Amino acid sequence: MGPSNSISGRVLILNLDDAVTSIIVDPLLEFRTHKMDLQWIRKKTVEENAQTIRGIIHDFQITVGHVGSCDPDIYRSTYEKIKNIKGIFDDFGNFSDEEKERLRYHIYLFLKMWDPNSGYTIRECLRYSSDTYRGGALYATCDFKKGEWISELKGCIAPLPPEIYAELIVVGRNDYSIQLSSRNGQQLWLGPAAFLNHDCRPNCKIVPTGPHSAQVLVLEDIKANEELLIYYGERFFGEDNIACECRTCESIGAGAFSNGNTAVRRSPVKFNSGNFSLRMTGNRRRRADNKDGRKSTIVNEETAEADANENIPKSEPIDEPPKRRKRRRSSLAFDQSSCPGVVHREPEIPSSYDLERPLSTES
Ligand SMILES: C[S@@+](CC[C@H](N)C(=O)[O-])C[C@H]1O[C@@H](n2cnc3c(N)ncnc32)[C@H](O)[C@@H]1O
Repeated sequence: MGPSNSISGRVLILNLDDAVTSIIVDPLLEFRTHKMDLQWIRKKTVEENAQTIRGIIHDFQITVGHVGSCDPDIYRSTYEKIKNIKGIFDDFGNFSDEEKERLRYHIYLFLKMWDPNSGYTIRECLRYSSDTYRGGALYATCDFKKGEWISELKGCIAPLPPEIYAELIVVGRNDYSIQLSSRNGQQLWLGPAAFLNHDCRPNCKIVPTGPHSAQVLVLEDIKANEELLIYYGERFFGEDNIACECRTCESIGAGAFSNGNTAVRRSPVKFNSGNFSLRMTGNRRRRADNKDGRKSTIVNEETAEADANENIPKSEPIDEPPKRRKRRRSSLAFDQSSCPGVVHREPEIPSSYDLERPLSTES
């Protein structure tokens, strides 16, 4: 499969996800979220059109909110409005038609973050000193029951062969979403689900739906406004997750909060006040990580689904239960009847976009 009729892993990693988060996420959060390409600067066009983009997405929220479902026509017209911003897709001038379809689909995936019917949204997260950029976190916008799928929240999996790893990955800077699977080697998890943070007592888990796509399953009842949290694995934050800064660890004095653990900061770091600025690197905690410095989850299962399940503790991950989180009332709380956790309408997925089809790793 050549680059002419397939998108390369490198393009997906460097262009697609970074560009779409720049266009669809950053203007609304008003800071620069994680990027794989460390050279990535917000393209001037996005910068100049941030207000226009915010207007388009606010209109999208209102319209789709009135309709009460993830209406495909509204996704399409919103995509067209964004596409019509002069120069916004200049980076993709050389894309084949199929790659352009993938771009469109990727934009749809991220628009769901702002769709009041999708069941989740993104907010700024200042909790983790290990974020080398200003972080995001995903929150439920309606109640979910244990066993339900948050089907509008999707992840994309790109293979990360050693040559691309060596070329692109800088440990501690852009390795935020790398998983190691015994079956599939290094993988990069992108898409909206790459904003899910880790908790040693997770309320969700990611389940691959194919070799290159994943969905989110609810592990315990979730109320609107609660953060959606998954379990990355036993060693993502060093041996025994010693550098984990999750609320569960905080509540029981484990991970970064264990006695005598001086390797990490105990409180969220302060950011530069300006929009779109990077976190000061001096604030980064030292990594308590495995030998080669890579954060990885080593799994042994045979199937892709098992790869994801392996990331979930088989028994309770922590003996002592976490303190109960206070549940705040959500200003965005929806009736369960209008909650997309129950009824979903998929926005139109381009026919040529086959999530199951392997992505080429050629550049
Ligand atoms: C897949 S990203 C999750 C979203 C992240 N907040 C962001 O905006 O990119 C994983 C990164 O989030 C941060 N993170 C998530 N959960 C954490 C935890 N429990 N303790 C420390 N850092 C965490 C770390 O920087 C980690 O590399």
